Amino acid sequence: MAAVLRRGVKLISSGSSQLLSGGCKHGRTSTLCISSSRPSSSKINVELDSSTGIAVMRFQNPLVNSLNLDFLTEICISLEKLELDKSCRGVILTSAQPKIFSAGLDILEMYGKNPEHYAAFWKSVQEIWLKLYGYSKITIAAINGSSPAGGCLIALTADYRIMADNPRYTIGLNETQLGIVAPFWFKDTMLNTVGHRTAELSLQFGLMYTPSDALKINLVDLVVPEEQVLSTATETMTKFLAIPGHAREISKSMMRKPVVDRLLSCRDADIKNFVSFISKDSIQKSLGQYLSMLKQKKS
Ligand SMILES: CC/C=C\C/C=C\C/C=C\CCC/C=C/C(=O)SCCNC(=O)CCNC(=O)[C@H](O)C(C)(C)COP(=O)(O)OP(=O)(O)OC[C@H]1O[C@@H](n2cnc3c(N)ncnc32)[C@H](O)[C@@H]1OP(=O)(O)O
Repeated sequence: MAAVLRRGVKLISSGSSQLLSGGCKHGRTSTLCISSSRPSSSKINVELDSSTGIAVMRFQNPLVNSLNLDFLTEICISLEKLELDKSCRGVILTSAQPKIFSAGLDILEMYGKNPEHYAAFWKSVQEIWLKLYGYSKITIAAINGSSPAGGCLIALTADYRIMADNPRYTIGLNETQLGIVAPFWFKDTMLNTVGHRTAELSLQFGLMYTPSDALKINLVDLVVPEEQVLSTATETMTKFLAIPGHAREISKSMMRKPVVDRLLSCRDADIKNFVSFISKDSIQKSLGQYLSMLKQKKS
């Protein structure tokens, strides 16, 4: 899987992605870069600072980082590589797209397709959540834009969330606004973060929160000026890294394993449930209307 290209340069490739160690220089720091072998088509960019062990994973799936099958797969592969890489100690998740962290699941993956497609898509959504929520290394979400539904879920899987202080950005599980339902593991992730009553109201109304409101309910841990989101995430990561790794990791697992195990015990049933739910005429109609609303918003 890994090959040494020249001194200090390691290449790990899988699918369309490559991992180059020491192949990129950013300022004075030697970095690892994961990028596609066809850079123009790469949906993420990862830089690993070998001096600190901190990787920054930037989502760059135009226009709005919506989570389609390819994008989810690419994120998963990169996370797996970083998890196996002993020089990586923590991952900061952020966006390279302006104003958007992630628009959530790509609605087009859930609209007008066949059951096989829905099943494959949902499996990849499960996969990314299982990978991130059960991730052994430290993860911090540097939320530099709006983050509805699946985007919020990605942020919720992190050990710490830092959001840009811009009232135009919102975050939350807004599924009911689309006429769909956040599945139990989305719900559990939210509940474990904000508590039962807040999660109950939040899920039923499909509430989206401004950064200051998200901070009030502990949906995010910190709100900072936009230009400081990444530097604050790096500082916070350093604090996490100061804790003995095995103790932190076991504590994280202790908190999260029951929820992870719950999905693991019924993955196939959960996929069946999703396929049957999303294939319903009434649900397809709701999604169609929501998509039209998104288009009309522009005109
Ligand atoms: C018994 C049952 C029990 C349990 C249930 C069982 C199973 C579960 C079932 C279902 C669960 C599904 C869970 C779903 C999770 C999701 O994540 S759904 C997606 C939710 N996302 C949203 O609602 C976001 C919608 N988008 C926006 O609000 C805005 O676009 C934005 C704030 C992200 C960005 O705003 P702008 O910058 O103004 O950009 P535009 O609005 O112009 O968008 C640009 C372009 O992108 C398209 N788009 C936006 N979001 C999405 C998306 N999520 N998917 C696909 N496409 C998206 C938008 O239409 C524009 O397209 P064009 O007009 O340029 O073609």
